[in-house]
Amino acid sequence: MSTVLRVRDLTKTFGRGEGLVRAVDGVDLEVAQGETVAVMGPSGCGKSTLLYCLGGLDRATEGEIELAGKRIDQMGERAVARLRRDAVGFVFQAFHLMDELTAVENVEVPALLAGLSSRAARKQAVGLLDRVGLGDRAGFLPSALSGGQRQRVAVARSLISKPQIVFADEPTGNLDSSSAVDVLRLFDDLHESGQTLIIVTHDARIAATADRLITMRDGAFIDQTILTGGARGNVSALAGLE
Ligand SMILES: Nc1ncnc2c1ncn2[C@@H]1O[C@H](COP(=O)(O)OP(=O)(O)OP(=O)(O)O)[C@@H](O)[C@H]1O
Repeated sequence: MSTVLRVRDLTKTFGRGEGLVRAVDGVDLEVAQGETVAVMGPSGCGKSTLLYCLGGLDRATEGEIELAGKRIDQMGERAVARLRRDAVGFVFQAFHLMDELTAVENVEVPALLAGLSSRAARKQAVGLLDRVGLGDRAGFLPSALSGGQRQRVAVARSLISKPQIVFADEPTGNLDSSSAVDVLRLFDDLHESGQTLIIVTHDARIAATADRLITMRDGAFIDQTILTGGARGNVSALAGLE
């Protein structure tokens, strides 16, 4: 299987001198196309910083990152932005919807920007909203949606361009159980269609749906476990989530 993410000796520091923080400290990683990787670890161990660097949202201090076949550590800002647009999806808690657009209009924006016809974009956006349990809210403005509903709209939006690789940071963090299951089902669809998913979570039940679990501490990987026979493919059976 082809490798979609290859990382060598990635280090990200903040500050300097006495205040220097090694948020990510010499990490190596290879992720195959179609693989789902969960990253867990205590608060402050560097999970979000890792995700930001891998997805080209922040610059590494040292090390090599090859994302979708391109060395992003050697690329200029514009080229990285293009690669993000074409190959990467982000599911973060700090989602930003456009207040004046309805749910379905928000979801279709990336597809329209990518050149899809408005009819095709609408069809895909409606399908994704259905998938996250918001089919009946497509015409609502964000102000008329709950926090969890807005978050699910943002998830649908980040997946409409069918990114080759999706980075998710606590994607179910402030969702109620049944909304969380909707989002996980969507991730399951991604897995089925061969997309790659890197997911940071504090929830062991979500981590159990991955192919591989990485445990971080103090900026380093302290354990990597291949998960077999997990709950993947049967998300709705996740005990206690629904
Ligand atoms: N912009 C920044 N400036 C300075 N230090 C930072 C910055 N961003 C992160 N850090 C530090 O880097 C370390 C790793 O932070 P990070 O947010 O990656 O951890 P995390 O594992 O995602 O934590 P959590 O689970 O609480 O979200 C922390 O010590 C944090 O204080």
